[in-house]
Amino acid sequence: MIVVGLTGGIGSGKTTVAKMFQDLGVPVYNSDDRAKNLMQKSPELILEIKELLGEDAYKNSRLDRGYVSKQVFNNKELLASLNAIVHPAVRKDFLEWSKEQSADYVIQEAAIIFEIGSQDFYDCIILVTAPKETRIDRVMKRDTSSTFESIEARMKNQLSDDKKIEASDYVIQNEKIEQTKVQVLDIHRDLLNKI
Ligand SMILES: CC(C)(COP(=O)(O)OP(=O)(O)OC[C@H]1O[C@@H](n2cnc3c(N)ncnc32)[C@H](O)[C@@H]1O)[C@@H](O)C(=O)NCCC(=O)NCCS
Ligand SMILES: Nc1ncnc2c1ncn2[C@@H]1O[C@H](COP(=O)(O)OP(=O)(O)OP(=O)(O)O)[C@@H](O)[C@H]1O
Repeated sequence: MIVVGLTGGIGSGKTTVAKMFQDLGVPVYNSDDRAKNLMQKSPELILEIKELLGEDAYKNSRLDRGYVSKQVFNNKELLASLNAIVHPAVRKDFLEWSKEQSADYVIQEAAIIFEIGSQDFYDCIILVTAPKETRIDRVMKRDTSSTFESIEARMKNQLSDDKKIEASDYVIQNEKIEQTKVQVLDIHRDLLNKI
């Protein structure tokens, strides 16, 4: 089974593209969602996160995403430490999930692949891109409580598209949705031909 990494900067359209692959029958693992699930349920992770960020990281036993975001996206060292706690747990969870799949290929959607140096884990990588202004605009429309500054703070912790394009096997330019669908279908056919 081929393991495909699907990545892209904030608001590029990773989840939108992932859904298109899902509609073609491809199993997709969403790392952002699974990570938050693990951060909510795993006693070991909860302990480590509280040690790193303090008791305030959880409010009424729920991960306080606003608090955590403010802490880590303005402090590269803290973010690296949080990544180092969460990433191994997500990797383990993904491997367990992938063993249950029987498709020709599976996709792991992950916002950070190159940023944490995990690119060699994948047989190939699909990058989703869109202009920076479009991405900010999309996130602000989707998450009405987000601000320009909070989105920029996340962007500053992500590699530039130029660097990621060089290191990716496929690049999807996600602007007009109909054109995105065509690119997804082309990649799907190409991947099936490789199997
Ligand atoms: C800080 C948290 C709680 C914020 O939660 P929130 O629901 O607001 O955002 P969500 O997780 O859905 O991520 C949305 C986007 O933020 C950006 N982002 C999230 N984590 C990171 C990160 N570690 N580095 C850079 N950008 C990130 C990505 O563009 C991502 O697609 C959460 O993102 C988190 O815990 N991140 C650190 C753990 C991690 O690396 N998760 C990614 C999966 S391995
Ligand atoms: N081609 C497109 N045209 C118009 N809107 C789009 C397009 N692609 C995605 N969107 C919208 O933009 C927003 C961001 O897309 P999506 O959630 O797929 O991005 P993401 O990369 O997964 O985001 P994040 O990094 O925040 O997790 C969503 O509201 C989505 O519906």
